[in-house]
Amino acid sequence: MSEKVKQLDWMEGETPEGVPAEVLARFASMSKTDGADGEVLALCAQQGLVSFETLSGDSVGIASASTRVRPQKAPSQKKAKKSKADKKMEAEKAAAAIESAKAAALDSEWAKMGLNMELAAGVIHSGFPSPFAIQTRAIPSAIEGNHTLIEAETGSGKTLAFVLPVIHSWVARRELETARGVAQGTAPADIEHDHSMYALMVAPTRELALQIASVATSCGRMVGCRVACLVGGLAVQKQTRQLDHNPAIVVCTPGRLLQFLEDTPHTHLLVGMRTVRWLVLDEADKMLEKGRFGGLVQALKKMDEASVHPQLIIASATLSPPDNHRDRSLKIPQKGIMADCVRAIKNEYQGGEIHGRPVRSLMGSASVQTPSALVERWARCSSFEDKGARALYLLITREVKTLVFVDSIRLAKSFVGMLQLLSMPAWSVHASMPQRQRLKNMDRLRSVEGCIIVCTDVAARGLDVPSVDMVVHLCAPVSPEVYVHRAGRAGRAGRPGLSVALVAPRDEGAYASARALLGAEETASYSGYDSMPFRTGSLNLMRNVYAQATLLERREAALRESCRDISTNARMLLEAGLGEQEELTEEQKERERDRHTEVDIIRSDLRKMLKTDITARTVAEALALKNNTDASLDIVLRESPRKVDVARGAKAKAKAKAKALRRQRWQEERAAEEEAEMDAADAAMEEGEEGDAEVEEAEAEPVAVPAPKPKRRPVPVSRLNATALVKGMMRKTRK
Ligand SMILES: Nc1ncnc2c1ncn2[C@@H]1O[C@H](COP(=O)(O)OP(=O)(O)OP(=O)(O)O)[C@@H](O)[C@H]1O
Repeated sequence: MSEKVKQLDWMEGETPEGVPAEVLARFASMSKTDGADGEVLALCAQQGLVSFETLSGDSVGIASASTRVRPQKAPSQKKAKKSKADKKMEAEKAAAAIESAKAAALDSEWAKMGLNMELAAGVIHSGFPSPFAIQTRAIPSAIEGNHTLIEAETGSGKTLAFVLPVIHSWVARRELETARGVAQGTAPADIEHDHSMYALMVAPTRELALQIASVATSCGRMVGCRVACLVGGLAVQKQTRQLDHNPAIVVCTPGRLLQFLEDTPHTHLLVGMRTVRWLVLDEADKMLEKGRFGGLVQALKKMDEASVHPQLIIASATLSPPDNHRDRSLKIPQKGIMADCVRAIKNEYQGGEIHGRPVRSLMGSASVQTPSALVERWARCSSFEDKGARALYLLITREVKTLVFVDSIRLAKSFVGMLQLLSMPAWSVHASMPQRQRLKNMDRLRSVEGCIIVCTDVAARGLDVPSVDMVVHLCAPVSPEVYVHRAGRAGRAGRPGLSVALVAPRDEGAYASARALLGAEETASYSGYDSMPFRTGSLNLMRNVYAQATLLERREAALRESCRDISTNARMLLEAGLGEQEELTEEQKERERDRHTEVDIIRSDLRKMLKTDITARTVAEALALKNNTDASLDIVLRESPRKVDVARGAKAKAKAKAKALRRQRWQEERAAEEEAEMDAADAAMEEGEEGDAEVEEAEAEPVAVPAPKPKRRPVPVSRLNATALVKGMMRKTRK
């Protein structure tokens, strides 16, 4: 049984939660021998139907289905197994959907622009009925054989604009091979096809690469185009197996590409590098920045060495115009593909050619654009605290999916900690977290209502979650391009969205360049930085809440840190055989007690503040959105403030439970000890005078002759919970 069939069995038999019948049926209708079992998982993940977490190593993996983690099934929600008749009906439905997609393709815009008919059917079947504007312009250009530069606003559909011409061209080559074979009298089944790597697509971030791979997999399924995705943070072995299946398209991040080229010399990839026909650089302006992506440089060198001249597609929302900043970051290397790409971005090939292929630029005119459906607002703030309070105001007054951009991992952690203290559904995404956690949190953004993701700029480019309504720039972007990409996470594919930049005095320079890039006019009297309305009453409330919540978050973090320190010290002492010295000094105990008391006081203050002041009604009234005359703003500023509370959180609850349990155990132990002492005393009394004397003596001078401590059984260090020990000691001292 092939890996694919195993996967199929699993999916049909157990029906992973959240995966609709048509997806399963579509999978069932696919060839059982093409070995592309991971594709449906990628599709499901891309559509937010199945958690990335369930996809163990690689979400678009092809092989090793049997090693994948099975989706967690809550016992209560266990679904009944489908009957054969149900399965048959679903398969028929899926087949009918494919037929109707094929019928629709005949007369579709996709077919009119010259796209292969079967591919067009696959695209329609994947949920793209007709092309977006940039796709209408870019796809025919690339199909004609031009190197194509695609610049269009964020969320305008650039991914399909570069994926489809590549698949179309691959299908055309295969058809040509078939025609040649038939002409030579070979039976169609015996015709040898070229299985070398056909296209390399490189993207700067892992999530973006996974996304591109997912779109390519979904659209190319009907024509049998295989896709592999090589990204960091996920298992190399699985990705190696993907390569073993001879994918036509390899999507990767530069880091993992370099790892494959250097550490795991993989013949397929190395050979592919020498024969590849298409090279796609998504977010090219970032990818080509000098000194940024070594993997890409190495890969391009390999192509240069083999004198390969692939057709180029260079895409980004911010390719033009070249300004001082761009000139500094985009240095032209002496020669090779890298030099060609940079020159193309710098508009040096207007109307010219690269290795005999015309260059077609679809770059914007004078300025970069943000999506027309995106409402951009700016708010002048006096300090970072003011920014924090306004961010909180925005988050509390609108229960919408939001991305909050910050400039450091530390800030991401602390801000998200503060939001979690207020019981908000907030998580972070940054470079120092494990990849699986990153994907899990992105998954939450797709599935959790009103989810807030506090992120660094790793999430600024390319990430496509159409249901994101609001972007808050808590920290200023490092470059004008970053502002455009951040803001573009909302207002995608024509949906309304809101971007709010919080501008402290030191950020004004950064935002002025962003506005210049967008072609916004600045005058002495108007800088546009007060365009976001905030009600003073509510804002003042938020300032207090923010100050208190931030303080609480800091104190709790310090407490956690000190507990960790103490437990480490205790463990070290115990491991060194100095177990008896584990006691804290009086000074330490005092400090710990103070810290606990302080946290309790802040927490109760905050709770009171939230109870008395921030009720849903207060906020809604304060905003008075009904009177808002800005209709476009009204769409995203829903009158649905969040309910905030001081969270106890799951951890706190678990701790309290553990504490109660320890207390109960301790009481039981004490009772047992007392009982044992009483028994001993009774036994002594029965034995006679000696026993009485001992008891009397002990009662008369308790200080001089302390009762012997019951001997503790030594605990093996490996099983020792130092934190619990120290906490136990602290508790005793407090009493
Ligand atoms: N022809 C189409 N019909 C319907 N939806 C489409 C079409 N093309 C793209 N989309 C949808 O539009 C959204 C944005 O597409 P995509 O991610 O390709 O944008 P982008 O231009 O690459 O954005 P960014 O610059 O942020 O990377 C996606 O959700 C995608 O599914």
